[in-house]
Amino acid sequence: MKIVQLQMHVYEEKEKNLAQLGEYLKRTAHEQADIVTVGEMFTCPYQTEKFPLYAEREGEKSWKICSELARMYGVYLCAGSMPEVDENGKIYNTAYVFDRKGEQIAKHRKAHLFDIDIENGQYFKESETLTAGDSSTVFETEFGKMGVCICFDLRFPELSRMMVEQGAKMILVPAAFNMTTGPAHWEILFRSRALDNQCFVAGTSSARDREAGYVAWGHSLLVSPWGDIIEEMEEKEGYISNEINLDYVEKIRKELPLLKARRQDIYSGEV
Ligand SMILES: NC(=O)CC(=O)C(=O)O
Repeated sequence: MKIVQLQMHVYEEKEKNLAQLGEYLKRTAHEQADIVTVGEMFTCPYQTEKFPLYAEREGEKSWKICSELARMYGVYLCAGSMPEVDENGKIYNTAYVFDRKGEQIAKHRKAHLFDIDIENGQYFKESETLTAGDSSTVFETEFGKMGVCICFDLRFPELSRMMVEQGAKMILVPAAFNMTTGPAHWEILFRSRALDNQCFVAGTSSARDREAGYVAWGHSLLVSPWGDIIEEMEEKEGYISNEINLDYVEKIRKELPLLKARRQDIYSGEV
């Protein structure tokens, strides 16, 4: 299967971000992607005070455009994430996944809110305006099952392990690390999750914009179940396209049977 990861610029205007997605899908149509992914909060500048202003209900305009684009281009579209508001006015960081017909087949609400305060580094407090989701998310494709989680979620190995236990052979991660945590943790985290779960992991970031309120690290990447980086971008906007075979997951799991060799009997005791 072919996966295309779009590392896009995030504009102030929501409409411009959605139009850009359409343009990228047109520009990459010759790649004949099966699955296309975009970054975290791709419709909205990554700033807590903006989330309520840009948030929409499921099924509204941004959702409709993404669904229509998935249908038009006949791809699975992991529509990064965008701010979602529910019927009670709560706001979530939400990734929708559409199938080739434009039907929504999954929805993940970021389960671990990104609240950090690093001395002389990045401060961010998603909990100022966001509510956390409370589930792991796996969906079916003709290539096998895939999971989706959002950025900070990847730091919690339990969530990836849950998706893998539910059958995921690849984990899609819309993300936006920053200039403090990106250089320190980005690659190592993606490689660790791929290695300890023996699955593909695809991290898709927004492009770096030094003028933005939050400066994203970029570096969208795809990691194999062996822990190799198949391809990694730099900070600029653009895309990467890679052909992968999810059967490779089974090969690695057979040769190095880590998941089978687990000692659940000794891990499950109370600490
Ligand atoms: N943006 C995030 O949710 C996470 C992040 O930048 C980090 O973990 O570092």
